[in-house]
Amino acid sequence: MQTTNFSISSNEPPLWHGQLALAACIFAACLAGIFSRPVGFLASFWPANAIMLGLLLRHPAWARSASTWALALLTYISADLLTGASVFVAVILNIANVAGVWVGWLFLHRQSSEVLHFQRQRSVLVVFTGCLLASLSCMAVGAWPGSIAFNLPLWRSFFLWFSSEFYNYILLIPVFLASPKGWLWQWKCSITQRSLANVLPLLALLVSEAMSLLIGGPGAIAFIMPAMVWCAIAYGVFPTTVLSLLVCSWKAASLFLASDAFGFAPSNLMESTSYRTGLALLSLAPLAVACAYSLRTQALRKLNHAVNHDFLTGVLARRALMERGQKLLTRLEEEGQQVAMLMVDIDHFKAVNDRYSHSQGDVVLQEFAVLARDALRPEDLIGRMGGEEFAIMLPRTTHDQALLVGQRLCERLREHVFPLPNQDQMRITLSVGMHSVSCIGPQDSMEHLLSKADEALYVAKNSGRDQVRQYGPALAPSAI
Ligand SMILES: Nc1nc2c(ncn2[C@@H]2O[C@H](COP(=O)(O)OP(=O)(O)OP(=O)(O)O)[C@@H](O)[C@H]2O)c(=O)[nH]1
Repeated sequence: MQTTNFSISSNEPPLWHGQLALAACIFAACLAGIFSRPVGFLASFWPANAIMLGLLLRHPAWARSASTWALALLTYISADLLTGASVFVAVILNIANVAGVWVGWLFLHRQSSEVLHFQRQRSVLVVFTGCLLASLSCMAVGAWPGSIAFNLPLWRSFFLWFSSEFYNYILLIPVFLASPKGWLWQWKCSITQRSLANVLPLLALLVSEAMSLLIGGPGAIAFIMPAMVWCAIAYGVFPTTVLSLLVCSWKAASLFLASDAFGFAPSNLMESTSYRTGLALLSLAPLAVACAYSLRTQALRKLNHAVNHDFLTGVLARRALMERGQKLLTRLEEEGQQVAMLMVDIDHFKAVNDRYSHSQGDVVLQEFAVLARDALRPEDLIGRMGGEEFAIMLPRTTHDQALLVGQRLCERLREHVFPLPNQDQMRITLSVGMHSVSCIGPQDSMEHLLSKADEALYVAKNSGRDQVRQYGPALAPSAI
């Protein structure tokens, strides 16, 4: 199995910087957990362990040093001691906290980066298993001393430890794992257009949450599910993890605030912990949908690219060039614009293959494609028609400009040196046929323009190669 590589940049700051940042985060999270717990009772909100595990997964180098673990344990203990806990409680319960993080780390850091980044179908199951193992370990170590410290029946202590840990891990770890590399403000949302359609899933989520508050009852916990699935499809993995965290925190907090009926007080312990565990488990469904949907979108994008592009040179494949070119042509005709078509053929290419090998011929084709794309504008279309023949469509281009482009291509290839084994060099030339249309009419289809450019190319070849010829009554030489 591969190990994770989530390091933020290649020139990471020194280890102690990271350790201090980790300790500060743990300390703040411990205080948040301690101050939100009922007096004399176990905290129901304890994000410190999940935050520690999440940070270690993003910075594996920190976790590889024993001093990081020791510092983390000391930080946990000092947070408890500073807020009045006994030494027994502070030491034993925090050993349980760190033990849970350690087991979660042991399991998760061995997974490949793709799995942890939600780039595999099994990602959600793997993350679920890691969170489960971490929660069970924390429970196994902490439940018994916890039952003594807080005077709880043992089985209740088990359930409370497990549910609290599991809830925090399952909601926070995906946020850490799915969050993009680098800083949050550098994150580029895949949704670029601000349209009502993009806001609708979020609106649906708000409406369904309002309905669940209004109608209530045991089924209300799942009212948000269709809207969450919609959000998962519309927004992708990272936003889904954040939304799940917000929605579940909101639901748990509203339960906590209405504590007279259903809070995390000892009297309602089982109901509230069961509710919280259910919430955590429900959050897995939208995450699984977001993960599967984004993988499907990526696969379709790759497939689309493979179908529309020539695998060797990366330029458009013939069919894609014909389709896109025809659409562009129709638009140019409506706008009353000009267009030019170049047919480009590498000279004596067969001799390159025969003399230097087929793979050297492939290199020539690839380098020509790079060279040609550099010489063109982004709006120009270039496609491989077959073998060593390429077609280039130049929208909104005059006759003279198109000739200049053809000549520029010839010059660049003529001057380009192709290195060969044994420190030899090879030079190659190009023949170009050009046809330009100043006023596009219904007869000017892609096939028509290409056949005219091809006729001009034929003349260029027969006139000695390494030149541009334009289509015209006399198929004139193209010197400008
Ligand atoms: N290396 C390589 N060769 C290819 C590829 N596709 C076609 N060819 C070869 O390209 C050569 C084209 O030869 P010809 O059509 O005779 O053209 P030419 O030798 O350039 O001659 P002129 O065009 O008249 O200058 C053939 O030998 C094909 O086998 C490819 O993807 N890679």
